[in-house]
Amino acid sequence: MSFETISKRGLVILGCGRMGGAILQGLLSGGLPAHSVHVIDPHPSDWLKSTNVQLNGTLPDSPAVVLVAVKPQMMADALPQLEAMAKGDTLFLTVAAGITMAGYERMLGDQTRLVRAMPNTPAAIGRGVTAIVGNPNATPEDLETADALMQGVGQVVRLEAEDQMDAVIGVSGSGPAYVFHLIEAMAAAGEAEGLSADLALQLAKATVGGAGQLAEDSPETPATLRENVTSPGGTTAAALEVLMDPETGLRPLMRRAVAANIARNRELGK
Ligand SMILES: NC(=O)C1=CN([C@@H]2O[C@H](COP(=O)(O)OP(=O)(O)OC[C@H]3O[C@@H](n4cnc5c(N)ncnc54)[C@H](O)[C@@H]3O)[C@@H](O)[C@H]2O)C=CC1
Ligand SMILES: O=C(O)[C@@H]1CCC=N1
Repeated sequence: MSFETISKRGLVILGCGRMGGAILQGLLSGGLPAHSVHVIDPHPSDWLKSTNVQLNGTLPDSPAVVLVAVKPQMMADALPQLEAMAKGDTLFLTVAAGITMAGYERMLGDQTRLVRAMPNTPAAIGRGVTAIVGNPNATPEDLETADALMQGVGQVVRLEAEDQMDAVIGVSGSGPAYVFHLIEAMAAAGEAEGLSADLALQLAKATVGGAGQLAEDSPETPATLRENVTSPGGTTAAALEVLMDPETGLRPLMRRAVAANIARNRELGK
């Protein structure tokens, strides 16, 4: 399905907060005409009001795509109003955590053409990474459409099975929050060692941003890049001894954090 078909038949966005807004921004700057977008959101942001999208108005009967971007807790209230569209020729593309294909099929009917997508907030600057997977009703063309829409905000990867989605949410969907916390923790350590708050934050942000870019761009593995910083017997080695402790280091801590994420995701799906 081309952008032309989407602009002709319309795109409905259910919930246009941080994530829906980031995706919409990517699509509008990619050339999707604003008048072809219909947003349902009881609390539209000022930015959303400043676009020329159709806000809380009449919806097309059979839009090309419905993008679902409400919180999982709102889903049961918000989604059933669109049930008729799921009986027709509309693709449902959802970015919500927690809710499984089976959950959507219970709300919309088991004929629904559905793609689950898990983006992350660097989408707001076109640097997101989104994993997608379709239900058995989703055609290869539907997956192409979802892929093309989500490429508006960064890279897209395809999953082999829905059960990989939990780990994706645990790693990349929520992952930016872990990285932001790493920035906070590095800055706090710098401050505790006598740097001003501003300087410590500038150093931490630039280090995480630069190292992230280097890890993405370099042909070397992260392990080699780490070793390149580490002189034998030097200062980095002393810090890594703490961070790489098999019992108390970052690896077991991250393992626990991702497991907690997945457990919560499964609770939300109930
Ligand atoms: N923020 C993130 O990092 C990511 C979020 N997601 C998923 O995106 C979805 C949205 O999350 P955010 O954008 O962060 O939340 P948000 O709170 O920024 O946006 C949700 C929007 O839904 C609107 N809304 C509330 N009730 C509604 C209703 N009955 N009908 C229509 N709209 C309604 C709210 O006014 C708000 O604008 C969630 O399901 C979340 O799991 C997925 C990946 C990453
Ligand atoms: O915290 C959440 O539930 C959502 C899902 C991925 C990122 N934020």
